[in-house]
Amino acid sequence: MRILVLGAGGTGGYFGGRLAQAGVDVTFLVRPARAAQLDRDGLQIRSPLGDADIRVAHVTTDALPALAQAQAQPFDLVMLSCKAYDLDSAVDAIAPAVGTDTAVMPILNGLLHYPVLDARFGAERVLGGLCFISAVKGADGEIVHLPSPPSMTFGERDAARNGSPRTRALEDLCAGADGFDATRSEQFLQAAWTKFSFLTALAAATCLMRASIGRIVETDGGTVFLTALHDECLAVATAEGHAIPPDAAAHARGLLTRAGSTVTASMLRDLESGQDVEAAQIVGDMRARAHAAGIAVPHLDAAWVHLQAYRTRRETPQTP
Ligand SMILES: NC(=O)C1=CN([C@@H]2O[C@H](COP(=O)(O)OP(=O)(O)OC[C@H]3O[C@@H](n4cnc5c(N)ncnc54)[C@H](OP(=O)(O)O)[C@@H]3O)[C@@H](O)[C@H]2O)C=CC1
Ligand SMILES: CC(C)(CO)C(=O)C(=O)O
Repeated sequence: MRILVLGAGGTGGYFGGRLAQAGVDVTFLVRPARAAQLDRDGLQIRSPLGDADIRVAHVTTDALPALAQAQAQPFDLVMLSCKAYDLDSAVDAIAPAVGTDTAVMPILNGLLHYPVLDARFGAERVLGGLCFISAVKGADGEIVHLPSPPSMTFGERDAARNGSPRTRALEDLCAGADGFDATRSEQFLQAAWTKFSFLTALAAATCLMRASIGRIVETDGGTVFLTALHDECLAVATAEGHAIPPDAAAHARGLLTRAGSTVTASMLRDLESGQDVEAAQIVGDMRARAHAAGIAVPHLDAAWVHLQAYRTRRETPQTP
């Protein structure tokens, strides 16, 4: 299986790098500045599960069309690991690599990228994908994996295709790689909603309070706030036909209300470093779905207002 990974940032760099480390045929699709870093230093992973310094194949977006035309064997899988606000440029960038039998697998947070990918490449080419990890690209391009168990879940979105050769092939490749767990799911949409409901509550809470779960829990009213926020997300999942199973909901609730937890969403890390945030695709989307279903979500409403204000202040910093 030949894999093209768009983005060598926190997630693409980690999961793509671990696959490359295991000898899988991985090429990174990157922009020129990242290509120069990879030429100079290789792909560096700094992780409690083991560091890695890997010479990886890479191609720039400008050079991809020529490479795709010249290659004897097309890419079998394109893994998309950009931020949601870069989706349009990423879709244009990968298009030359997507042939008749190429699968496209996003590992972005949220759900709104699926209709975009389906419209561009055809739903039958688009696999479901998601990941759990805490990882950032450091100042020198190194991928820093912060303590947290990394995992990737993928699967066909149309259950009639479950067990497809492409998902089985990816499962086999992941099984041979160290540094993350992988699950081939036969209920991918449910897995996606389980993550989306957890992540939205986590991102809304930690961004609104600018604090980790443990810091919020130790306040007067913190656990009540976190519980209410999570309940709002669970109600939306139910309204969307993807009620979160009780054991998964209880697991998420435990993580969201654990005393002393240092967990934050990657959105808070982005916000605190002054970057753009995937607010519309996570908190905004969950809130919009709630309003469409007639569900009152006052905590999500507050988080959504907060994140919009952050974004407008970031765009026009001269105005308070
Ligand atoms: N980081 C984390 O801990 C987690 C992140 N996620 C989700 O994973 C997704 C990716 O996040 P993350 O990996 O952190 O993001 P990063 O910003 O670390 O990496 C994204 C990479 O995509 C590249 N990119 C964007 N557009 C293009 C383009 N048109 N052509 C080529 N390269 C492009 C960027 O390149 P450049 O460097 O040139 O800008 C960047 O290196 C997000 O949806 C996020 O929410 C999910 C779980 C955990
Ligand atoms: C669920 C979590 C916290 C870890 O993968 C995440 O997706 C994020 O931080 O964006």
